[in-house]
Amino acid sequence: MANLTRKLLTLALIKDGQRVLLGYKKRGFGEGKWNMFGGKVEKGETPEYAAIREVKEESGLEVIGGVEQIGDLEFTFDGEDFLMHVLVFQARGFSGTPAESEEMRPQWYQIEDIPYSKMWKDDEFWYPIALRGGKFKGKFHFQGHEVILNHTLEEVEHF
Ligand SMILES: CNc1ncnc2c1ncn2[C@@H]1O[C@H](COP(=O)(O)OP(=O)(O)OP(=O)(O)O)[C@@H](O)[C@H]1O
Repeated sequence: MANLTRKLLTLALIKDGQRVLLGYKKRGFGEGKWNMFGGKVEKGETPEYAAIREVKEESGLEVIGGVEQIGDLEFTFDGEDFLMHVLVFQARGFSGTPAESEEMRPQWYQIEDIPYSKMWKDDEFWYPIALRGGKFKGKFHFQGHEVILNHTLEEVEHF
């Protein structure tokens, strides 16, 4: 396989008791899907800083107490020459009220109502680990944006 261009991105879990905040992506990569908040790590930023910035930009919430890494995911797409390396974080706390942005429409979901059929297909594999407080590492190889050709996923103690 040719060398893949690696892109570093973030996702942030905002959990409040038995509910999680998801956003409906209005534009860009993953448009039309519900997802956690996140995006590209910009030059000079730490991934933690980028995660906190994206939560603020996309959901309107302020992260309080920083973020903790809970996941490490790699996504590749058949026939594409890039690899998306996504670091998943959990916000230790937050304040504010979710507000719609140009990119995302936030909405609280009870854990049992998470709309997996309208999300990236990998989500239903690793959300259950994340939602019970576990940490995980995984790789998912997609055909297009809807089919997973193969994947690996393991729970880990730390990164
Ligand atoms: C393939 N399976 C996947 N499963 C779950 N989540 C996935 C994902 N693949 C990408 N993601 C997330 O989708 C967002 C894209 O972000 P993306 O819009 O490209 O970045 P950013 O907000 O910087 O965009 P602009 O460049 O400002 O448009 C970013 O959170 C990234 O982690």
